[in-house]
Amino acid sequence: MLWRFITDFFTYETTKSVVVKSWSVGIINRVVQLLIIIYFVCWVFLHEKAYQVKDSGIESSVMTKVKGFGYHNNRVMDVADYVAPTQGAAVFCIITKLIVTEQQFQGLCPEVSPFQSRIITGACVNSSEGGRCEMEGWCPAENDKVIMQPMMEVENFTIFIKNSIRFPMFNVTRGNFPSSLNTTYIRSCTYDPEHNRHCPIFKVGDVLRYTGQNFSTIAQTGGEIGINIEWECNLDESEERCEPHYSFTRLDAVFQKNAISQGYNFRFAKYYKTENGMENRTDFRTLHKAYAIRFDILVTGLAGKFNTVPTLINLVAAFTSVGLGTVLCDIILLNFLKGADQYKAKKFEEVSESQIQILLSQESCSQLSIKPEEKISDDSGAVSLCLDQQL
Ligand SMILES: Nc1ncnc2c1ncn2[C@@H]1O[C@H](COP(=O)(O)OP(=O)(O)OP(=O)(O)O)[C@@H](O)[C@H]1O
Repeated sequence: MLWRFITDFFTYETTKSVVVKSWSVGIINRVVQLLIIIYFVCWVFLHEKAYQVKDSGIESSVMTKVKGFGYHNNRVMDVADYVAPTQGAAVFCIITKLIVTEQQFQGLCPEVSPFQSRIITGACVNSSEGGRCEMEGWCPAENDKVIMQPMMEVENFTIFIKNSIRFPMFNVTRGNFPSSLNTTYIRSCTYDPEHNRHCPIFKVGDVLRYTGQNFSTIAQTGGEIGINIEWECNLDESEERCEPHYSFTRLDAVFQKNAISQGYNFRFAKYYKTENGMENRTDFRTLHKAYAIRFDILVTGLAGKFNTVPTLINLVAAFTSVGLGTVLCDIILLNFLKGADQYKAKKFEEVSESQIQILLSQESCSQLSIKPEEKISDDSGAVSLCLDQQL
């Protein structure tokens, strides 16, 4: 028993092939194999670089700074007036239009817009616009229906973007502009995808133009612009060639055709105290409703470097896939070609149950002293064979 197991174990099985000498199937087979090889070489290996190990877990830090002066409501506005928040984060707003309600005190007054969320006292009062509900809160109430010209100079403002990234898998660190850039150049350059792609200073008007937006419309209503910094790095080449690519989109484009909320705005207030005596000083505030262009700097990255593991896996996949041509050829050969039945007969050897039973009983051949390779027929006509080795 043990000996039989050992001899069974140390055997080698190989598939029996049928060689079909047909021009048509032969050509189809070779063409399919060629297409599979071209697909793996050109697309999988050269285009998709399947021989590389990839790292998309990019670590990134973004710093921004805006510069420029503008006029709004007869006042000169500088960066501290129109950028929020002021820290220079990856998400920041440039205010284009402000509706200012000055000297608001806590008290009772007529509401201006019935849609604003106020605490209504239930009383009716006369106002310059006629009868109104009385409200309790910061008075006078804000009137955001006033026509206000946006600050048109925003178009010429510049945004400085400083982005450093790291691919942790390869420990590669890069910055979005070369260390060789000097102050004179950085102060005078503006980004241009063709002539000045290393310049980290972006003109607001240019950014809006790249997204296909009209400046006067977005300045009126506000909006959200995405600046995408994409790092696609082939680290088999020099690290110096690992450079950012910028693309620009309007992120809130889907809402532009809406009847409501077409742009972007927010409110903030500056709080003061009156001067009447040290003890009973009263709080008052200036409320601002700000329409702003909100910029989101989004950083994405993918780095790849040669590695033996993906190379071997994809090579094996490629060689295995070359064999797929036979599946298609078999379908044609066994169904659509002249003499398909004969091919079928050659390819599939049919064995009936009775034959199997006879073959399974061959162990007893030796006991019955039937010679190896000797053919015996039974009553049903099935021909069986005594093999010289056990099944
Ligand atoms: N939005 C911008 N437009 C044009 N140049 C800018 C802008 N932001 C910064 N810079 C210039 O880029 C360089 C680097 O800016 P950084 O903020 O690191 O230095 P800084 O000397 O503190 O800048 P600042 O001129 O604001 O004092 C500086 O020369 C700065 O003037």
